[in-house]
Amino acid sequence: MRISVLGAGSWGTTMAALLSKRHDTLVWAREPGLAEEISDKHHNGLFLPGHTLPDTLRATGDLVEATERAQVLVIGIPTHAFRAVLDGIRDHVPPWIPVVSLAKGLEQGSHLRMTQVVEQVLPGHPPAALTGPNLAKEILSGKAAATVIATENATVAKTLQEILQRGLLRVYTNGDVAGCELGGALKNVIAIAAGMAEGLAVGDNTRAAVITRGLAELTQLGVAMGGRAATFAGLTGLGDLMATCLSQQSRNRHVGEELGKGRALPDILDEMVMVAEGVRTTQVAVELGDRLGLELPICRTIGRVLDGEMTAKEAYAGLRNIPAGEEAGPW
Ligand SMILES: NC(=O)C1=CN([C@@H]2O[C@H](COP(=O)(O)OP(=O)(O)OC[C@H]3O[C@@H](n4cnc5c(N)ncnc54)[C@H](O)[C@@H]3O)[C@@H](O)[C@H]2O)C=CC1
Ligand SMILES: O=C(CO)COP(=O)(O)O
Repeated sequence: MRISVLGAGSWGTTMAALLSKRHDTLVWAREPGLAEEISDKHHNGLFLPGHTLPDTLRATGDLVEATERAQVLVIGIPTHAFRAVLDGIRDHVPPWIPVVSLAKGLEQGSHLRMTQVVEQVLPGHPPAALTGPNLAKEILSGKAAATVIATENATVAKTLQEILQRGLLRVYTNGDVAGCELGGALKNVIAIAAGMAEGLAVGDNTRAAVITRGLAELTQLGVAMGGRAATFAGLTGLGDLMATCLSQQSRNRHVGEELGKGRALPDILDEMVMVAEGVRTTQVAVELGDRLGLELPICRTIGRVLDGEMTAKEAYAGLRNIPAGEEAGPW
């Protein structure tokens, strides 16, 4: 099987490395010199310093070359650039091949999920999302993980499951594409909140409360947008929420932790090479809450901190003032 992965960031490179052990895999790297570094030196010093990549993985700096050869196209581009990259390849994608999104976020402005962007830009190509508790560096280090391939067509799901499955990567299928993508996108907002708890040293009880009420909030919004409630209790919801909120490796949690220490968002983002999708997704979540008439207290509070309207300390003090009510979640 010829697989092309567009985007040689930490997750695109990791998936490409895994796939290259069983399939003829080519990864597209945008950064000058990175394709040569991956192909010849088996390193990606920019996004995965200290990790050795398999000799089987090849990279190119030519986007069209990577696209035209593919039998499966995997998109490892963050949401802010996802549509632009698809626009650039639309005339070169071989007919009918599946297009798998690795991205976790929602498009600003349109509020669309990435498989919906695929449907718009590349109609006729079965869209799928690979999502779950999958911190790239752990997977690249050979640690076991479970993930989900979400796509509506059961035959495509089975085929992609077979292609992606490896000994240490357990791939489940799920037909609730909206639920799976929304869980992956919205957990990043809650991870910023959980990171703030760490930075503020408010304690593990508070952190657990915010993560749990965060799950209720993302489930409420996700169900209002067409996801199934049960999906948010699975790998792509609760599972990914746990991985992202608890791991020192999470970029979103890192942003929250630094905000909790009192640092300014532009300074935090300036020193990061990698993307923290939750920063943009928070704004989309708040806009969706307005449109759907949902309270979403955690998302809105995080939005105010990111906008500089309040400090993380004020945010946590404010969350205490929200009336507690009955616990029953939206499920
Ligand atoms: N790193 C991880 O552990 C995981 C990441 N994800 C998701 O995968 C997506 C990609 O994340 P990472 O690989 O971690 O990001 P990264 O920050 O490591 O790499 C970003 C990639 O996107 C490319 N890119 C950035 N701006 C671009 C533009 N304007 N035009 C074209 N390409 C551009 C970069 O060249 C690079 O290849 C995100 O949506 C992230 O939430 C999902 C699961 C795990
Ligand atoms: O999605 C992820 C783990 O499943 C990666 O999270 P971060 O983008 O916060 O690093």
